[in-house]
Amino acid sequence: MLISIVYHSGYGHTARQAEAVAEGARRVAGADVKLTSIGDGEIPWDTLEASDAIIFGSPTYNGLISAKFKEFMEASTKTAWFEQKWLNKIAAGFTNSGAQHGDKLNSLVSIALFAAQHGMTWVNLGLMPGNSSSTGSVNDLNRIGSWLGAMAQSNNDQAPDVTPIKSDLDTAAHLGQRVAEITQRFVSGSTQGK
Ligand SMILES: Cc1cc2nc3c(=O)[nH]c(=O)nc-3n(C[C@H](O)[C@H](O)[C@H](O)COP(=O)(O)O)c2cc1C
Repeated sequence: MLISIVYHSGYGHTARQAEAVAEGARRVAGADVKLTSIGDGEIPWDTLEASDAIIFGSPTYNGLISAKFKEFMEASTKTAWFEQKWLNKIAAGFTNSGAQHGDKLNSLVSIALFAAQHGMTWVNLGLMPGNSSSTGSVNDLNRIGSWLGAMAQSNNDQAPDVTPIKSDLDTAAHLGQRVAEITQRFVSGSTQGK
């Protein structure tokens, strides 16, 4: 089972989140996980076509996905969308921003729509919101309280080795593991077709 993670990170914070997603996916036996950083060389379109799942990640810039991630989306129109090469593959998404909220839901919605346009099968985060009761804290899994995908928040004045915090990285790892587990079911259950 091949799981690709395609992400952009201008300053390294979303890259930490992407690595955590990969770490979570690798917990599942049989998962071959490939990380692609947009902007570091050519996009491996053949690897994406061969993947059973693609997890997309972008920082939130100006309340939406980054321009580099949008460039990737547009490039995929010719290389994958036109022939529906990603039809029925599993998809999921993650995003990271400087503000606690930062309008980052808009980034996940854009990624989910993009996956839908490719005919992909969206996997959500599958976690109850953390930090939402009197006994909650920022150390809770899903402390930001997303359903659509994994969210992280990185303090604007700190380097990626410090921020996003562990609970956000654990939330990202949860998404990676969940995608790998669902992909495994999907792949082993399929008998024909894409
Ligand atoms: C051009 C630009 C626009 C940004 N816009 C937002 C925003 O709309 N909301 C927000 O919360 N943070 C915003 N930020 C902060 C980034 O989301 C934050 O620094 C994030 O950790 C960057 O991830 P990266 O290191 O992977 O690039 C912006 C940063 C940049 C550079």
